[in-house]
Amino acid sequence: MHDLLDHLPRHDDSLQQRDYRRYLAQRMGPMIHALMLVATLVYLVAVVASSVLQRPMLSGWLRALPLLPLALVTLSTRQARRPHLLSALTLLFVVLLEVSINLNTFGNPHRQTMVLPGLLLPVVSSVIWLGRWDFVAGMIVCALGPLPMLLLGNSDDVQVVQYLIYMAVAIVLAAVLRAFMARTLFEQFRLERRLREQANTDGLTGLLLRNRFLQLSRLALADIRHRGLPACVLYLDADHFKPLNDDFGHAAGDAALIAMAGTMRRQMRPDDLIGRIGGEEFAMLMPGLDLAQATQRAEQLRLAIHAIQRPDGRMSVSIGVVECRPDDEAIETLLIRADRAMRQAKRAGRDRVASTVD
Ligand SMILES: Nc1nc2c(ncn2[C@@H]2O[C@H](COP(=O)(O)OP(=O)(O)OP(=O)(O)O)[C@@H](O)[C@H]2O)c(=O)[nH]1
Repeated sequence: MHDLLDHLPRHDDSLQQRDYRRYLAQRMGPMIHALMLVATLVYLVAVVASSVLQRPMLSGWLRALPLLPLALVTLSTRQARRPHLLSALTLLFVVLLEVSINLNTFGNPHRQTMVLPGLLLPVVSSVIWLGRWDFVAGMIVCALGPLPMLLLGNSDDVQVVQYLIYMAVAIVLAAVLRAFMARTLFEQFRLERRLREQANTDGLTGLLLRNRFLQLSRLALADIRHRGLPACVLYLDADHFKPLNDDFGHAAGDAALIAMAGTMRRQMRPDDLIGRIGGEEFAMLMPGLDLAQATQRAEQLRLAIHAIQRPDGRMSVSIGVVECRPDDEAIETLLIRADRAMRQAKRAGRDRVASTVD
């Protein structure tokens, strides 16, 4: 058991936890909706069957009343993808279901036999709880659900003790099932994430690949415009890189690229995006900075890269900086302008920053 707990999702990384809950909600949402649909239909059949077979004390209409909220929650769950909303709707559904079962068995002399669904619910529902808090809340609701039938019925002490034992066993089983499910799903989540990262990042430098950079930049630019912030794009190209490869081999060139990427990563702010656009060409999207601020940061970056030692001397880079236009300028156009500014820096003698305002 200790080994199992060691592999359960750790909650020290809140970002990872949030992503994991969102991942779970996406995968479990359709199943939770389907289970609610089945439970609502089963309740409908139970209402009809008990009306025909048992002549209960409460009228059929009154016992059918919970079908409306049950159906409404089921419908809302179909649209819900946010983890907290999904958990809240699931809890609400279980509460409604427990109330409905109690209502349906009211006045039935054999109502204690209807305790069974309440005993099975914890085990059956163990897989649908996304987090710990909703699992614990769900188990409490499941455990308390059948109590009214027992306490208001003609159950004796032995039956109540039996119920307590059954319920305790059912909840322990549910906890074990959920722990194993959580471990399997978390491993799958991590594996999928790793594969996605591998598909999106450059194997040599660990920076974003061109397409992923463009994709994330589009989203970032939409957000920047929505918030009315400035943004700049930097285009970086290592200087005299061919002689390094030709004279010292590709391994030396690779090492210089890795060092350059490391420096860029250390210089970046949390909201910046860096991509490897081509062989020794990189791009940076800097949200929130105007041209003057971005040019200053580009200069700092150039100096930091200058500190990298190549076998043939210091590393140098030419950088082009452009500011995003207030219209809906696409990232592709920004890159073309930044590339043009970078070429200007090359023509002016390399190892410098060039910015354009056009
Ligand atoms: N080692 C290594 N070299 C690469 C990689 N990708 C591209 N290159 C090399 O980078 C060099 C790019 O050279 P150019 O941009 O044409 O010229 P340059 O010598 O950098 O000259 P300027 O850019 O004008 O200063 C070529 O020799 C490519 O083979 C890579 O992943 N690893």
